Amino acid sequence: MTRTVSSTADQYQTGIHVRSLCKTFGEQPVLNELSFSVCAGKSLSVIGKSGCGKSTLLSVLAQLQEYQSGVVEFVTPQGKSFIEEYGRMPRLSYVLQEYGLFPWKNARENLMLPLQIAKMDKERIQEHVALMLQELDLSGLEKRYPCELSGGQKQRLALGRALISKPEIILLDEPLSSVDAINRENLQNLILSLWKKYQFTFVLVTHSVGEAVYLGGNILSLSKFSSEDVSQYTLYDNPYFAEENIRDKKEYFELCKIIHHSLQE
Ligand SMILES: Nc1ncnc2c1ncn2[C@@H]1O[C@H](COP(=O)(O)OP(=O)(O)OP(=O)(O)O)[C@@H](O)[C@H]1O
Repeated sequence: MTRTVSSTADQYQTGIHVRSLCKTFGEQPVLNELSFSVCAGKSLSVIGKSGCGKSTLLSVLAQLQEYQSGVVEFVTPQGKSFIEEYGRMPRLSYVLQEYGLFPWKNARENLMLPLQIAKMDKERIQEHVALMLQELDLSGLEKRYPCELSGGQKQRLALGRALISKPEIILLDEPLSSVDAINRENLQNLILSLWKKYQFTFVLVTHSVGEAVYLGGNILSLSKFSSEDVSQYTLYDNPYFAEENIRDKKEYFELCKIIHHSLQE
């Protein structure tokens, strides 16, 4: 039997606009004159060498870090300020590299937490949690603590916890880095199927060019800030987003090669 649980009534889509963003830690510039947009309901992959500022960018988008100059704004599909239009910040979830699960709470309790914080009534919480466990293929494991779950199961749980409050934006910081190749492919497909269902806007940090191309509507290739007068990033349109069975297409291979090349510079 397929059960449906309606999304919260005040859920809307939002895009992200970043213009001339500059962020330093003390004297050290990390992000310099970054400009890009993610349209409402679309995705962006961020790729780049270790230390170039990918996680810093996510934490700026999540409003967890201050920045020195530039603009970060959330916009409705009609191009209006989300905050002015709806009188609130977009709901945003952030999935950290190391899952960010609470070790003292079991799978069910980890999933319940965002809904308890949102003061949802108990019956609806049970419904949402049951549905999410089913979608994550974790039914039967709800009483297990994170240390009793495999890497892939923990990652699915972390994704579910990020999604259960129906955020408008999800920020994913290398969410699949610690799982094996088969689990990784399954999780990539899980992200896409949840995205198709819930239509959130997402930004994904990854070290894998193939993953960046599979999961990013656009791709931002970031390099370390250098004092020479060169741009720190390149943006690519990606016609191969969410396309399966393209790995032997010449054009796909060319795009991957170009991105690889940009990472070496
Ligand atoms: N809180 C902080 N205080 C000072 N410097 C920081 C802080 N956080 C990050 N940095 C520095 O900013 C730079 C960018 O770090 P960041 O974590 O964003 O890189 P990254 O691209 O995500 O790296 P990785 O791929 O290894 O996770 C690094 O040089 C890092 O040392």
